[in-house]
Amino acid sequence: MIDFKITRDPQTGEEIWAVPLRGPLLLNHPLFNKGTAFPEQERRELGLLGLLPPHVDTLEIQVERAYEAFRSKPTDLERHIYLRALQDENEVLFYRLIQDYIEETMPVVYTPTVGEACQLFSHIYRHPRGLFVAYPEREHIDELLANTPQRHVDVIVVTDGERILGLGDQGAGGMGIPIGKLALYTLCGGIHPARTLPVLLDVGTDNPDLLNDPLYMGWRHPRVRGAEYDAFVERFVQAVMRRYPNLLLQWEDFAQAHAGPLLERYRDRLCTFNDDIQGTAAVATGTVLAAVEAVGTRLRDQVVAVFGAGSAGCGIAEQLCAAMVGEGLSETEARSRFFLIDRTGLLREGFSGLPPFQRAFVQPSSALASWRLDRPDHIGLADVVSHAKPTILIGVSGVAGAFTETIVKTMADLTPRPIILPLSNPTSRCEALPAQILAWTEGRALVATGSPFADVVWSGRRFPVSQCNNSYVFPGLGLGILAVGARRVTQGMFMAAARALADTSPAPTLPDAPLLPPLTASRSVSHCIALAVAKEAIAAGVAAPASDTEVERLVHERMWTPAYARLTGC
Ligand SMILES: NC(=O)C1=CN([C@@H]2O[C@H](COP(=O)(O)OP(=O)(O)OC[C@H]3O[C@@H](n4cnc5c(N)ncnc54)[C@H](O)[C@@H]3O)[C@@H](O)[C@H]2O)C=CC1
Ligand SMILES: CC(=O)C(=O)O
Ligand SMILES: [Mg+2]
Repeated sequence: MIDFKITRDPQTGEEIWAVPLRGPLLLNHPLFNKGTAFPEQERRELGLLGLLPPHVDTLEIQVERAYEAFRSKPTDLERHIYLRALQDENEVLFYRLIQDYIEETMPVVYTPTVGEACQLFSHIYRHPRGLFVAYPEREHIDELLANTPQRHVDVIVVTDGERILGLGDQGAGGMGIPIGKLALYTLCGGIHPARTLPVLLDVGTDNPDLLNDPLYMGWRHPRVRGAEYDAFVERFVQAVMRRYPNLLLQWEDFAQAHAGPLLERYRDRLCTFNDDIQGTAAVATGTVLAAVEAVGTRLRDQVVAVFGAGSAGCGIAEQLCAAMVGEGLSETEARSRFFLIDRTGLLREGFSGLPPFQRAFVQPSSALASWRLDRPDHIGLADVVSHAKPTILIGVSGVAGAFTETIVKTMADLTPRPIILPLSNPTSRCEALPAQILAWTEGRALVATGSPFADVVWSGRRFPVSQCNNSYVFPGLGLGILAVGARRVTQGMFMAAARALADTSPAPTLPDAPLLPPLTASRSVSHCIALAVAKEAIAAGVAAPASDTEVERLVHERMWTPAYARLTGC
């Protein structure tokens, strides 16, 4: 662990970091390294003379050079490898580059390319980043945490790699996801990169390809499950709480069997949330609120079909349902407007063995009595679309192509402005391509996707396609929580985040505008969400009281900007 002291120049206010490293060790530290931008004075004082070419670059020139190198790579995977290497070499330059070129770089740092990077993790591995907590080390988790380079950590994103995007079990390769998510915490939410820690809980893998791969770097063992798994996670959480009592812990890409139960177990014990359940629900709710306003209707009048009744699907349905109740429907009325379809078809009365989070959305038999069905034992999406006449269709199944031409055209025949959100990631798992949806609906659909897509041109009209991804929410949510030191993450914060996001949408005021602001606005969107979340935390009594002006100051001060600080020895 390397400790350094931050002071400010009393005249200019510039940050001065007193660092305990010199020479090659300093150049090898990604947080302190400025590469060719080390000024003359620092080169002299910190033992760098001769170790760098003599010319002193500005950060802007370094960005230009790095961008040239990024562009020269032949594939997105190569570009991902390049950016990861840059992140491990010089974090200020990495963040400034991805901030300046966010539309080009975010899909490479994050979905879709991060999916491929997880699948090939053991083949493209270059440099350590993050903490691997492997099951055989379960007695020593405190020691593992003490080995990390950071003394202070504000945010951990943790996965066990079992449900990486829609790609299934990636074992230790799942580490790519916490690394990518935390990069977005910094890029979009301004969380200081030195205060983030990606964690992979390595409980083995059931992916035979990984177990048979001689290069696989994870623990070669079938997944530990049941009581042993729970006890291991409990040890991890306790160790984290001992070392970082004020930390925000984000659960990411756990399989359905663990995602909900872990959230229930820990949500009242520390400041924690599950991004796939709650972050996704907030971004989907914000997007839907913007869409219904754009078409001049109310949320309470919608009928919602959700394809894939898992962590994300049920989380989204719960939050949309709560928002409908907020618009005056009773809970029973609101729930009757949701049709959730999973592998066994529509969730409905009479299904036995459903987990409680799905049971909350079963449709009563009476509601389906008039439906004419080819296979009454399996009510599929096509049946739901033609009988329930949904106005909103959301895909979180990981099943590519599930929104077929027939399904989308039927929906469009029954509703003038269908809202269609194929949210599965990465791109290869998307339920329908935006170009298909817009062609099948003759430009009437409002579309947003989980992974990024280029604008669609249909019949001479240009339709920008928003990325409805939890990355719009968690950076701002985290920023708001950290700014006011919230002790818990409440449901109210996700509603506040959703409404703040909807308020930033250009769609209600501009025809054919995207449902969400462009990625270039990510920092300002996160700022708006952070303010709303921080105020909600105070209102809910999980953060100390502060005036709105004070909250604005706290949020502003928390937002780190990639720029070099002045370095001195110590
Ligand atoms: N856009 C975004 O921000 C987010 C997108 N996602 C994506 O959503 C997908 C699902 O994620 P989770 O809900 O966490 O996974 P999950 O495994 O909890 O849920 C997926 C559900 O889809 C169901 N399913 C699979 N095949 C099906 C079929 N043929 N017909 C009907 N249902 C089927 C599964 O049984 C399961 O219940 C993933 O692709 C993930 O990348 C997840 C979180 C955020
Ligand atoms: C975006 C995200 O969290 C997922 O696809 O799992
Ligand atoms: Mg996820």
